[in-house]
Amino acid sequence: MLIGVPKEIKNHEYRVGLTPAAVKEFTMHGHDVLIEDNAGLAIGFDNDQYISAGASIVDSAEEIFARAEMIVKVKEPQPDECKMLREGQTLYTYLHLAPDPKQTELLVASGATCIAYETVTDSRNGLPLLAPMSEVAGRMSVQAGAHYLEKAHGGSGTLLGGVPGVAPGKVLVIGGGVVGTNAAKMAIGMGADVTILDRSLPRLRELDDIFANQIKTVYSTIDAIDYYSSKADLVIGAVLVPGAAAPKLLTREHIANMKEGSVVVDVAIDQGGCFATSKATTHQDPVYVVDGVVHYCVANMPGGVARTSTMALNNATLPFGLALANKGPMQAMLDDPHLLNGLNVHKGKVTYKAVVDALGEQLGLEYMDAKAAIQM
Ligand SMILES: NC(=O)C1=CN([C@@H]2O[C@H](COP(=O)(O)OP(=O)(O)OC[C@H]3O[C@@H](n4cnc5c(N)ncnc54)[C@H](O)[C@@H]3O)[C@@H](O)[C@H]2O)C=CC1
Ligand SMILES: CC(=O)C(=O)O
Ligand SMILES: [Mg+2]
Repeated sequence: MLIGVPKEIKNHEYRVGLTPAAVKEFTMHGHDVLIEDNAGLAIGFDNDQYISAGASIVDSAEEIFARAEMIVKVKEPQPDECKMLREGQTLYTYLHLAPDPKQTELLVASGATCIAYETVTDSRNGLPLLAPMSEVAGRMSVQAGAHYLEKAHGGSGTLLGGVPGVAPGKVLVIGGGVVGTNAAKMAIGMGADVTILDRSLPRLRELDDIFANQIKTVYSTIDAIDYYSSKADLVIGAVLVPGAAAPKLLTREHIANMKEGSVVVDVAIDQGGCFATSKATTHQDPVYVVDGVVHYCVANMPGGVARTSTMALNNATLPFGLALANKGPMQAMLDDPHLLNGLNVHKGKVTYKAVVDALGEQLGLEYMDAKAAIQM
């Protein structure tokens, strides 16, 4: 198969779809790989390393999209990229369609086969291609929160760890999955006072087993959110209903009731955000203030530590990517229901139910079962 990797074009996005090590795996399996000129240079993967791994360097994204049978990326395709996709071509990347009607329309119009990393599943009810970036974003969320709690960055001037004689800052994590667990690890490491809310009791039990008395676990009710958000110095939004738009758990009133100079980090912003006042920001301009509360809502947080993130992402995407290339996308998806769960759009049909639930009425979309779609 001919695989193409364009340079990422989202704001301050330096990750790249394939590392040189991953390229070597593809070329050793007999595939050809095209890499856009300097696609990985910013994170220390130069053209020579890709050439040594067996890739060819190509001057433009246009040429990659025109020639490749499968496009491997990191972020959702930007409008100019969507317009270059075509029927018969496979796109393998993050999509996050439910909160993004424009991209959904463009992918439907393209006719391409679009597999979303974030909805591929595994046998333990996990999301194996989202997990590595959730680990990164969860760990970064506390780092970002601590930074913006500093006075000079708009915060209340609170040190999360406190010092002997002064109580630590209070961190509220809403959603105790991969992001939430990794946020908790960092916050505990800094010495903060950590509370995790989740609406899954089994998950709260697991968290209690992992962290014991280093955290408080609380069942996620409106009351709990009212109480803990009003006391918090830092709130981290880490909920997910797979593929769907995030539920708005903090209202405008919650934000107004928070302490002046507290910070909210809405990691779930890539699914539309779980705070009513959230709007996506960029690494270049990451924060804004509502009712005295600093909001950090960067939709591609792992892009900030692009080298670590690219390697972590490739560890997870490689086995599925190889299956897509070795067997051909349709056979690979027929053979593996977990990979099939990643299919969101195929030949103009939306094949992921939560996307149709979010956008069907607005865009006039009808849901089609993924297996039926690839067999049509
Ligand atoms: N902004 C960014 O750069 C990044 C964002 N993300 C996003 O972070 C979010 C979380 O991802 P993961 O931790 O991997 O998901 P996950 O599926 O591991 O965890 C989500 C947790 O939220 C809980 N939950 C769902 N509804 C809830 C509610 N109403 N109240 C309390 N808890 C609730 C679930 O029970 C689950 O434990 C996703 O939207 C993901 O796309 C992930 C990586 C990077
Ligand atoms: C998960 C995601 O969207 C990201 O890593 O940018
Ligand atoms: Mg206030």
